[in-house]
Amino acid sequence: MNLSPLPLAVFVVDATGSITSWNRACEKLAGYGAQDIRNRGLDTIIAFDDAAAVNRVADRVNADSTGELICADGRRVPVRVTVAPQSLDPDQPGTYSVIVVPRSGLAPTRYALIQDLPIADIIEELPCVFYVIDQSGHLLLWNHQLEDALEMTSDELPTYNVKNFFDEAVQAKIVQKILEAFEEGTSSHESDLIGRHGKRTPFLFHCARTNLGSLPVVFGTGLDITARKEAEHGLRVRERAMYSSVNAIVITCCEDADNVIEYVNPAFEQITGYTLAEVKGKNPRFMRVDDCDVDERQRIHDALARQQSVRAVLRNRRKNGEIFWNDLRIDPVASMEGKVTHFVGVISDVTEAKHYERRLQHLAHHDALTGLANRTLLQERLKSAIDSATARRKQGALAFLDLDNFKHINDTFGHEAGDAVLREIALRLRASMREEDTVARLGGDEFVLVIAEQPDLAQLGMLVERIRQGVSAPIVVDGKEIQPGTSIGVSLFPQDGRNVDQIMRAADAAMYHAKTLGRNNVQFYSDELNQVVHQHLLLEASLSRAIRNRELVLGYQPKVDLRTGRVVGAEALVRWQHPVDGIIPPDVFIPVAEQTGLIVPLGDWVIDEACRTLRALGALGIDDFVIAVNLSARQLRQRRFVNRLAETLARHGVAPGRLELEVTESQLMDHPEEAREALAQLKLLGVRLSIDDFGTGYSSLSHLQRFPVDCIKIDRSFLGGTGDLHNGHAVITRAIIALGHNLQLQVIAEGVETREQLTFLRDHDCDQMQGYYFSAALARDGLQDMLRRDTRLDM
Ligand SMILES: Nc1nc2c(ncn2[C@@H]2O[C@H](COP(=O)(O)O[C@H]3[C@@H](O)[C@H](n4cnc5c(=O)[nH]c(N)nc54)O[C@@H]3COP(=O)(O)O)[C@@H](O)[C@H]2O)c(=O)[nH]1
Repeated sequence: MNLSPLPLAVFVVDATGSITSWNRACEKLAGYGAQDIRNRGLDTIIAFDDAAAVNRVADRVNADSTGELICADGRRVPVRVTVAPQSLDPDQPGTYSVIVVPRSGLAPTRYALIQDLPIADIIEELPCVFYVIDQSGHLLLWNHQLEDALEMTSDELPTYNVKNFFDEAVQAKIVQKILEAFEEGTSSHESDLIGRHGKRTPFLFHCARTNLGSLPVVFGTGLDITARKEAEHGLRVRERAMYSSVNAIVITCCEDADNVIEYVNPAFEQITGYTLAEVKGKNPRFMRVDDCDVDERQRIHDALARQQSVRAVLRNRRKNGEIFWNDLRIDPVASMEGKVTHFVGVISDVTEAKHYERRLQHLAHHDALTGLANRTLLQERLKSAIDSATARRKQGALAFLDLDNFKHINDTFGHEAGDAVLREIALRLRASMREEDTVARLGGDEFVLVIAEQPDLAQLGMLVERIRQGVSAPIVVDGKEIQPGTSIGVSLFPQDGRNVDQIMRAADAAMYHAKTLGRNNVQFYSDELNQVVHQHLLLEASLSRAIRNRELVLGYQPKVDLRTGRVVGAEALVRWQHPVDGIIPPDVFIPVAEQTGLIVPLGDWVIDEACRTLRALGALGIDDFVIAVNLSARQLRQRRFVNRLAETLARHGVAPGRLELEVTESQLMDHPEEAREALAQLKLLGVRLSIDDFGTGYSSLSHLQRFPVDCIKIDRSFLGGTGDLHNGHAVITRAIIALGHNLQLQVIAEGVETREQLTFLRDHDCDQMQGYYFSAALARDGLQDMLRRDTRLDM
C-alpha cells in the first residue's frame, strides 16, 4: 500500500514494532526522512504514556493510545495513536498501520491537506465522468470514464467540440448550458452522451465555472443515470398500464388509516361508476351488498389482517345501485423496509361470466324444454331426500309418471304440439307440488316427482291421484283439444329402497304395473308387484325372441253361417309355443306385446301367416273363405300399415275381400275420428272390417254409422257364461242383432257354447256364430280337413 498521498501521518510497523513504511505527512510532522526512520523501533519514535504496561504492538490494536512523538529536532509533540492490523487474515504475518494525530493545534488545516491530495488519482477514480471545458467548447481535462462513454481514446477527445458528443437535436441546448455555466456560475442538465459506435448513455451533468490560471473554464461531473432512467421508464410503463388497464385497480393505504382508498384507475370508474374524488379516503367496503357473501368478506378481512394475498368472488354495488360480480384479487405492498403500507386490489367485473356460468349450471341440471330438473339434478335431490328421511326417521315418496299416449299425440298433432303438451304438464306438476319437492323430466314423456317427507300414506295417495287428474285434464293447443293421460308408479323411501337406484326402479316397476292395468291410474310399489313386473319384463325379452325364432303359431276358430250351417270363415288366434313353458295363451303375451310395441311385428306375422293359409285354401279350390285377424289399435295407427297390408296380400295372391280385420270396439272409441280415417283407407283397399267385442265399448250410434265396417261381433259376455239366455243379456243380444241389421251389417256371435245359445241366435236372425259349441281353434291342417269334408253345424 502506498501511504504517501495520504494527508494523515501514517506509518507501518511489523509485529516487532519495527518501522517498514513512512509517509510524507510523517516526514512533515516528525522531521525524519523515510530512509532515516526505516527499521527503527516504534518506541524510539513514540513515547507511549502506558509504555510500562503494553509491550507488544498487537496489544495496541483497537486501543486508543496517547504519548509523545519524538521529533528529529528533539521536540516532543503530544499525539493520539491508533494501531490497526493491515490484514484481517489471521494467516498473514502481522503488520500494523499506525496513525498519528497531534493532540493540540498541530493538526494540518483542511486546505493544507488538500495540497497533498492526489487529485489525478481522485479524478480517475470518481464514480462519474469528469471534464474541464474551455470557452471554445473543447476539453482540457477529463477522466477515463468519459473516454469509455464516448468510445474514444485520449488523443481523439480534445479534437472535438463537446456539443458533438450529443444528438444533433440537443446540441443547441448543450451549448446553451455550457454558456449558462460560464455566465451564471453553474448549470445542470440531463442528456445522453453518444459514443462513437452509437452507445447511448444518459447522464446528469453538473458544471461550474472556474479559472485555470487566467483561463476561464467550466468543469463538472456527469453521473450515469441509466439505472434511474430505466427504473423511471419501468415505473412510467407500469403507471400507464395501471391507468389503461381494463381491470379496475384500487390502491389502499393501511399505514395509519383503516385501509382507505388512495388511488383508483379509470377502469374502476367505468366498472363502479365512482370517480377517484368520490372514493378517495373511503374504505372499499362501502360498495358491499349487505348480508351478501358474508363468508367471502370474512375471508378477505382475515387475509388482510394477516397481510396476505387473497382472492375472492363476491357481489358489489355500483353507484347506480346495480349489483355486479367482482372477481377480486388483493395483494399487500411492502416498503423497502419490509413493512406493508398498502394493498393493491384488482377488480374484474365477471358479472357476465357469472351469469353465463349460472346459465350453464342451470342447463346442466335442468331440462331445456320444460325448465324442470333433469336426471342429474333429480338424482342429487333424491339422494339427499333419501338420506334426510333415513336420518330423521321420516318417509318420502317418489312418483314416476309416464304419459299414456304421448307418441300418439306427437304423431297426430305434430311435435310442436307435443312440446306444448309437455310444457303444460310441467307447469301443472310444478303448481301441484310444494317448493321443497322436486319435479323432474327424464326426457320424452317421463316425469318424476320427489315428494320430501310425506308421512301420511292416505294423504300421499290423494295427492298423487290429484296430480294424475290434473295431468289428465284436456290441453288446448292451437285451438285443438288434446287429452293427455298418465300412468303413475309410486315408491316410498326408505321403505322400498335405500338408494337412488332402488327407489327409482321401484317407482318405475309400479308405473309399469299401472300401464298393464289399463293406464291412467296410480300404483304403489310392493314386493308382489315387483315380481309381476319382473315376469312381465322377462316375458317381453323372450317374446321378441319368439317372434324371431318363429315360436308363434296360428289357431283358426271356424265361423259358421247360422242359416246354412256351413263353415264360411275362421278367426285366426295366435298362440305361443314356448320351448320350455309349452303353449302360452295370447291373454298373457298380447298385452305385453301391446305395451312394448312388439304387437306391430307380431301382427305383421299373423297377417302374413293368415294370408299363407288363405293361399293354401285357394290352392284346394276353397276361395270364398274369409279369415279374420285381430288388429291392435297400435297396428292401425301405423302410418304405412295399409301399404304393407296391400303388399302382403299381393305377395300371397290373396283377394283383399278374403281377409277380415277385427278391431275391438273400445280401441275404436279411444280415438274415433282417427279410427274412422284408418278404417276408410282399409275399406278402400277392399278388406273386410268387423267390430270385435261389440256392446262393451259404449259406441255412440253416430260413430257406429260412420265406421265403414262390414260386421259386428257380439261380445261373448252377452251370451251368458252358463248359456242362460233368459236374462237381461238376451235383451241386449237381440238389440245388437237388430241394430247391426238396421245398419246393414252382418252380425256374428262369439263364445257360443250351448245348444240353447245357438237356438236363440238362430231364432233371432244372427248371421254367424263361433264358439266351442261347434269348434275351438284348429291348427291349419285341422281347418283344411274340416273344409275339405264340408263339416257342417248340426242345426
Ligand atoms: N291383436 C291380436 N289379438 C289376438 C290375436 N290372437 C288372439 N288375440 C286376442 O287374445 C285374446 C285371447 O284369445 P284366445 O285366448 O285365443 O281366446 C279366443 C278364443 O279361444 C276364445 N273363445 C272362442 N270360443 C269360445 C267359447 O266358446 N268360450 C270361451 N270362453 N272362449 C272362447 O275367445 C277368444 C277370441 O276372442 P275375440 O278375439 O274377442 O274373438 C283375445 O282377446 C283375442 O282377440 C292376434 O293375433 N292379434
